[in-house]
Amino acid sequence: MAVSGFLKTMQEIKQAEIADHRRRMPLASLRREAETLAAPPDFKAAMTAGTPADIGIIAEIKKASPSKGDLRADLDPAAYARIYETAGARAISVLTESVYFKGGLADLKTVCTHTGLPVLRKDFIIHEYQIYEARQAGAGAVLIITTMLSSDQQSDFIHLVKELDMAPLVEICSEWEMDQALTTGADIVGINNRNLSTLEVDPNAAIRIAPLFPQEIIPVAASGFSCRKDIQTGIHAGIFNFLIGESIVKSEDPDVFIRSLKNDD
Ligand SMILES: O=P(O)(O)OC[C@@H](O)[C@@H](O)c1c[nH]c2ccccc12
Repeated sequence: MAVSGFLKTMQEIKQAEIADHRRRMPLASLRREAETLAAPPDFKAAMTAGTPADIGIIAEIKKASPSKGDLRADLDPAAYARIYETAGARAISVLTESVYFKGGLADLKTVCTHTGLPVLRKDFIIHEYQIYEARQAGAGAVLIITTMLSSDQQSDFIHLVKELDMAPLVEICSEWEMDQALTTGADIVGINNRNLSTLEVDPNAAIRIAPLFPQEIIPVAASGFSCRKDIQTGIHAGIFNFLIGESIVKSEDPDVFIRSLKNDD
């Protein structure tokens, strides 16, 4: 894959991190541990439950971002997980990338032990090792970024995620990545308004691309959603699930804010 810009940096960071993690726990041991654990909460069922009248919010634990710097660096993941669940989020996304997003696998584990909702491992997946790590931490879903992977790699990762009783959220950021997502076995497709190579936001990408997918694909819109009006635009385009980080984390009262995203009044 010809990754560039931010994704290239991220690829290098991840290669070093995986090598380090593998020295501490070899893949075979991690796999054995992951395979003894009970199946996690069902992320695909959660996304299937999204309807125009009852949208699904995947609320994100995001302490910082590469484009904005610190959002809420001291955020308490356990407390936020409980607030998100009480407010009616349908799933929780946890950044496990540490350099730019200030997240970690520890945050993922904490959230998984403090919620009954399915939890997404949000990271830059380039090796199967990271998929086993997600399962071992208790995740019910793993983000798979199309831009970073060849078709063969992507198809292997999607199949492994499903085999481990998790769901792949397959992310694309443009029309020309649709084919690769569809031919590699994606059934839940995240359309990211932010291009991860340039970090630029195209506020209309998700609503433009979602209607192009076949009916059986569940679209999830991601990035830049900050009010009920944005959500309504998505609903009109046939999107009933939204992944939202920054605006929730920055809000003064995430409980009230999530409720305001879900309802018209
Ligand atoms: O904070 P926002 O604008 O609501 O966006 C959330 C989510 O879409 C974003 O965190 C994201 C989408 N895809 C990613 C891939 C890697 C890291 C982060 C992301």
